[in-house]
Amino acid sequence: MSDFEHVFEQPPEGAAADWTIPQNWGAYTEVEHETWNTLYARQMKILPGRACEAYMRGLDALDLNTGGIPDFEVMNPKLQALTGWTVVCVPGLVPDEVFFDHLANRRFVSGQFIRKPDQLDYLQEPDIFHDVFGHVPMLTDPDFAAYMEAYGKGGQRAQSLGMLKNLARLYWYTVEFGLMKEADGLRIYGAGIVSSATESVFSLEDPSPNRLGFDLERVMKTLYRIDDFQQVYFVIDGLEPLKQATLQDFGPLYERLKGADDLPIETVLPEDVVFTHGTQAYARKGGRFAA
Ligand SMILES: C[C@H](O)[C@H](O)[C@H]1CNc2nc(N)[nH]c(=O)c2N1
Ligand SMILES: N[C@@H](Cc1ccccc1)C(=O)O
Ligand SMILES: [Fe+2]
Repeated sequence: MSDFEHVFEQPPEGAAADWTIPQNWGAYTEVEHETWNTLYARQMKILPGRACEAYMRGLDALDLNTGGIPDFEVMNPKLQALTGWTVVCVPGLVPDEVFFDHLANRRFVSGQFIRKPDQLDYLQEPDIFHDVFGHVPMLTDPDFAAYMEAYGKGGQRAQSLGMLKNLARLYWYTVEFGLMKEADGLRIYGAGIVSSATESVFSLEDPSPNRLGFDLERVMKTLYRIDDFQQVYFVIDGLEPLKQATLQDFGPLYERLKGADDLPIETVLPEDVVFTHGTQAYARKGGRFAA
């Protein structure tokens, strides 16, 4: 059994064989639309000057602020025209192979539900605000769009080789919690950060976490936490360099990783490019559970 409410082992009642369900946009309540509006307005006070240029451009191109939860029938044609991606609804977390199959076909899966008004700040499961506001703007960028498709194909391969644990770390430290170096400084592109009011500030400005240059093999060895702010963020030089770094055949890399130890979250190696050597004060105080 899982602790999550929206996790299933087979497509639940009403879901198609590929696990998708209709968005049923007309059924969202006023309160649910208001939740989207509140979260959107809050992030717009925080993200200019913090989110990367590609994200801000994508958000603008998709016009996700027309009042309430976006209707996929309106959003998808715009996204598809830009990069060929579409967004489909699923009932919750889907099995890895289902997730990868959608990505490999340029379909991003989104939760259909939105968080309750008393969960505005923290939620463990991905809802439609995280999935759409967090992920979809980046999918308008051609390099990121290609990277995500390649990740889906790479996921299928990693699964067959028993290397998913390592590949999942790449997803975590890029797609979910990635930072990018731009001309004016560090910027956010990770969906887990950009959809969180508190982590948007913490990830860039707090002295606690390490901020290290992205290195593919290093990232794939690094443990991560799912229950609190990250203790390390990895900084890419841009989306094109990220795509280039992951084009290579991961076969030899996987062979090396099989014999390698995992790296604890706080580790800073002599060869790391260090943007911030964090104090780790936040984590040591007990993080979000601190008194
Ligand atoms: C690494 C792994 O593929 C990842 O955890 C997947 C699993 N299933 C998912 N299912 C949904 N709906 N959304 C997700 O982000 C994921 N992530
Ligand atoms: N190049 C990787 C696939 C991949 C691409 C991009 C991101 C993640 C994985 C492989 O050979 O397996
Ligand atoms: Fe996500």
